[in-house]
Amino acid sequence: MVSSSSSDFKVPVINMEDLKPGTESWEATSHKVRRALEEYGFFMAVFGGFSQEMKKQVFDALKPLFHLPMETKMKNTSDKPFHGYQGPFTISPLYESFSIECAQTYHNVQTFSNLMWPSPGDDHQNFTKTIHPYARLVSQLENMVMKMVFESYGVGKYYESFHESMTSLLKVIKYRPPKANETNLGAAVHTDKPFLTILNQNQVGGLEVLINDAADEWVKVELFPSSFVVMATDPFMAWSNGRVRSPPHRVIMTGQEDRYSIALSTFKNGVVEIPEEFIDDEHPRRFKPFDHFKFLESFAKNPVYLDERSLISYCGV
Ligand SMILES: O=C(O)CCC(=O)C(=O)O
Ligand SMILES: [Fe+2]
Repeated sequence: MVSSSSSDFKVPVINMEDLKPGTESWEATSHKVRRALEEYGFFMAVFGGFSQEMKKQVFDALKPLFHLPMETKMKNTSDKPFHGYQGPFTISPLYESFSIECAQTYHNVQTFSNLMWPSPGDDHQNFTKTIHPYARLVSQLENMVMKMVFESYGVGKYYESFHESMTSLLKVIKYRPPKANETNLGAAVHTDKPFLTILNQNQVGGLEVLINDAADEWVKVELFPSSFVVMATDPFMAWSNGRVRSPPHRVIMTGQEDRYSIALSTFKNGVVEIPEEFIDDEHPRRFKPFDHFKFLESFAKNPVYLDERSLISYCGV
């Protein structure tokens, strides 16, 4: 049994509402975003348009999906690692997830729903009509965070071409409560392998982030209404030549209710390269350029380390 811990630390909260590129408030927020990602590797973004009602509809729409027979679930496949239906693993028996690529495109969500519910009914409709707008909204937030980070570092000129080569993955996740004598660890301690991850969770909670490596200090993430967790990853850390922190996190189940979460992540099609602006005598290069999906494949074949050591051993200098 892993005991859940908490500290007095307050997760940084950044208001991302009503900001227009080029304004003073945009610029001030960009610096806050960058500093939060450097210092903690994550923050809570308040982002309009995600009402409590929408949140309830989104999480309610997920439930019937996980009740489908295993043979239907298994139809959610992909040739990319960690995409497609994944679930219950020996080390995380409580975990199950489905993935939809580029869910901000209506057609992709509909194709997924058609696959899961070949004879459309309410479940099919509720899923498509809530998950698609959700993915669009979170993609807007993702776009904003990325643009802000590039600008705040003074490498805004690379943003458009970098972002154009990104692709997204929406993961909907369920954790069932543990049975007697079963682990309560929903997701083992890890750092993320996409480029950026934006998370939300239902009222059950359970996401914990390590905020102080030396002191083994964990913080429980409790989301405000209209807010999302924005989290940096190992590839993001590498791109910034080590400036951004990739925070270790885990999910701990308490109580007897199912937990649902949604993670929208991005990946780079092609090579992640450190901008030359990040490398100088004081900051020597820490990572060689690497192909994001090739790294993912290598990690999937040999996941010895769940933390940043996997990327360091893959392309660290
Ligand atoms: O369920 C969560 O809140 C976290 C999921 C997670 O860490 C992941 O998918 O990488
Ligand atoms: Fe994660």
